Amino acid sequence: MLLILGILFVTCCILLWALSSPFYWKSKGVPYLFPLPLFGSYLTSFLLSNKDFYAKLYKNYPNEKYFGLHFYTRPALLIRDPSIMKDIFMKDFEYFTSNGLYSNFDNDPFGENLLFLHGQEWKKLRLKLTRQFTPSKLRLMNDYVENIMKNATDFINKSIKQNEPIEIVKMNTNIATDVIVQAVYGIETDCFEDKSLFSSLGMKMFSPKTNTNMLFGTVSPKLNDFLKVNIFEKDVTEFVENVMKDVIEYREKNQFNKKDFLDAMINVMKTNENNNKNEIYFPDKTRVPEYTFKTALAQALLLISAGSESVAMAMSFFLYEISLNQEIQDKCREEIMAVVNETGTDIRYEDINKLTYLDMTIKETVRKHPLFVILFRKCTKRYQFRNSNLTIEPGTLLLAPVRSIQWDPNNYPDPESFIPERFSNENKASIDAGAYLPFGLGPRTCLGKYFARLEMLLVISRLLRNYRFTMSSKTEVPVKVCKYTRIVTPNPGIWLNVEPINQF
Ligand code: HEM
Repeated sequence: MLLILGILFVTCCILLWALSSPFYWKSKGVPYLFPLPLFGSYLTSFLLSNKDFYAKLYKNYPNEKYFGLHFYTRPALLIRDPSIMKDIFMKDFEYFTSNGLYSNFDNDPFGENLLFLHGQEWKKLRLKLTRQFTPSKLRLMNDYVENIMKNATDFINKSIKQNEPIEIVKMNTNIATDVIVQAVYGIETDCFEDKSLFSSLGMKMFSPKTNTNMLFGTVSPKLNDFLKVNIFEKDVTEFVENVMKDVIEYREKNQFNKKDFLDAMINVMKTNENNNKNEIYFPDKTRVPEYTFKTALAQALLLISAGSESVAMAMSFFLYEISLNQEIQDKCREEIMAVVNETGTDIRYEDINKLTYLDMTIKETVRKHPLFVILFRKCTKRYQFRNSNLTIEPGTLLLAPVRSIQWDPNNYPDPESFIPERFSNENKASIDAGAYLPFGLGPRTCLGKYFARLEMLLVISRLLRNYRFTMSSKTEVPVKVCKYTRIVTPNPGIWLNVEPINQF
């Protein structure tokens, strides 16, 4: 019996291997890593963190602009050359409107979110959501941050009294979650409260299980459909859904609205221009959206997940780096205090362009610690590479190894060092746009990047105005990160000493 099972298993593996076009890259004359059955080039990915795995992959074929591999069972091309990166992400975007992410929108309440759409369906929704990130909407951040930083300050002062280092990843997650919940739902939450139902939301959304579920959708959309995989755990989706229903009901009963994202989505639902048309598909075969409650829920889930952990991790790496580099911290603080002394208030939206050094330091933080180690694009139309005979077929995945590119000495001399001056006016021209990808690139670039930048400038300027951050006996250098999350997440955390300065 065991023998029969063994033979069956080996036969299945060989069959799957044969179906995965193992000689795809050979037939195209592209240097490539020979794929294993089922795992393709990814067998060692289970032993290493994402960042170490891709760093190792990147080192293959160091003199090539790209090389072929197998993303499990699918042929994929890893791009090393910044100028090809720009072709794919920007100039020839129409061939790569998908990022390969997928979850079935009939089964999964998260499936219809912007990140998982492509083609005309994506374009239409992206345009509607972009309107939520105009300067007049971003200005609301002044109020969000002011309220939320009161709770954060109370928390920090309490911890200082107890003479304990502060675990800043959790602290920043609380701040970022409170900000995004307020921007999406218009409700004030306090994640520093022990009983807050929102405080662990972001972490749950980016759990290792979410990562595995997303992997399923990218490797095999059909298997995802068959197994009816949902990206988030049921309790996460239900929680966000219930909050949303309650807020909508309250607003309808009390005839009131706020200028938040939820209000905008309610308007999109009410004024849906597709309601009376019979079109089901756009000419590129993507679906004409119906903009129902389900569409709004999927976007709320996306914004909350995208807007909490990412900003929290970026702020944590920032505080970690300036604790290691005290002279950079002093310089940031001097710049902040010059603006505060001039205006007599905390930094506001209107002041952020005066914080050039702080801005450069944030840019260097996400250069050295990009939160997404890898980005994908999926070829949606047969594509011929510029100045080359290479063509690829629809369905082929393109991999942008963000971290490796941002750590490549050919793109950034002395890449391990933390040097904000790389982004000064004099130096920034030497940075190739195709080699700076913390927020992605081109029409699909991060929708919330100005929101994130503003939030970080307002939060960090308040923190540095009032506190000095230093290494503690518990700070690990270098930071250890979780192996199994999609966003680079310090694990178990980052503990820093925090001392008050001048305000009390
Ligand atoms: C430091 C913080 C952040 C980082 C590093 C970051 C990074 C990214 C990256 C790398 C992408 C993929 C881009 C691509 O494929 O080219 C992305 C997409 C996206 N991000 Fe962010 N993000 C951050 C904060 C935010 C915030 C605060 C929001 C919302 C308020 C947000 C909303 C989105 C959305 C909606 C997309 C999908 C865009 C699309 O597919 O059209 N992000 N982000």
